[in-house]
Amino acid sequence: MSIEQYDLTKNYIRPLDADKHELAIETKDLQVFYGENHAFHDGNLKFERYKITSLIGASGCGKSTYLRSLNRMNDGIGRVTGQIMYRGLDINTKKINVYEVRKHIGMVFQRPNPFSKSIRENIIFALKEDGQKNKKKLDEIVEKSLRSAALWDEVKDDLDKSALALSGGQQQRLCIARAIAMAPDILLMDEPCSALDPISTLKIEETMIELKKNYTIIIVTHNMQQASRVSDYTAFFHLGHVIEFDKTRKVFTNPKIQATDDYVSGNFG
Ligand SMILES: Nc1ncnc2c1ncn2[C@@H]1O[C@H](COP(=O)(O)OP(=O)(O)OP(=O)(O)O)[C@@H](O)[C@H]1O
Repeated sequence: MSIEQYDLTKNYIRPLDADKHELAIETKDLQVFYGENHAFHDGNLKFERYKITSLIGASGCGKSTYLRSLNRMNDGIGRVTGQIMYRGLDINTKKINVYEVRKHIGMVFQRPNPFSKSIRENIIFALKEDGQKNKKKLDEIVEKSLRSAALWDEVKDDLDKSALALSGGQQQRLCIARAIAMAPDILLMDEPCSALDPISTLKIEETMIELKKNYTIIIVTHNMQQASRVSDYTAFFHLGHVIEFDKTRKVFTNPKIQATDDYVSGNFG
């Protein structure tokens, strides 16, 4: 089997022998500044392929800041220094095509944000902008993406209906499908269930567990049960630092740092 290596500076694809042990993404000395505010200090983190990693910690400790840096969503908002290594390239450099980065490292936001278009158009809009015109291919992508996001069975007869008519949980799964349609290999999720009821939340969690067969997922969550249910690894953020990063079971049952223990067991604040 081979995976494809994309040269994000140019947009052409060159094949690479698959190496399952290759990291999905790694940050080295990543720091983020918003003006004078040094919001994130020391991001030396490694994310394994096909795993789910939760970023947890109290409000304002830098989780979203870190997450958004990974696909350059902080460009123009904050100053990000250090390296973001993705498929052998440092993608935190000026020569990198940010649009290409975001195709490979997709994002799902806190609130479902479908476009005011049909379900089908939500999935194919960016692909068409990207030059994909083949209707058969687009139809295939619509079905495949919706199936991957566990939404196909619920919407297959309503693809031309407005996405805004879907429930919040369905809208969020549509946003996941929209991200998947671009064929990323990493999905960043910033509190994707915070606006959803418990049943929709469980559905998204089941979807994530299915998705990790093919994608690497990094999720910010305030929901400790969610982090322990879905993630393989957990990073604990504290005052702009990552002070513990380990297997989820270890972080939740036997953390090394007292502040982590206090946070995961609810003894803080
Ligand atoms: N767009 C921005 N402009 C200026 N400062 C920002 C911006 N976004 C975040 N910050 C600041 O960066 C710090 C980290 O915020 P961030 O949103 O990353 O934390 P968080 O851990 O994700 O919080 P929460 O859990 O509440 O979402 C805070 O001091 C915040 O005020």
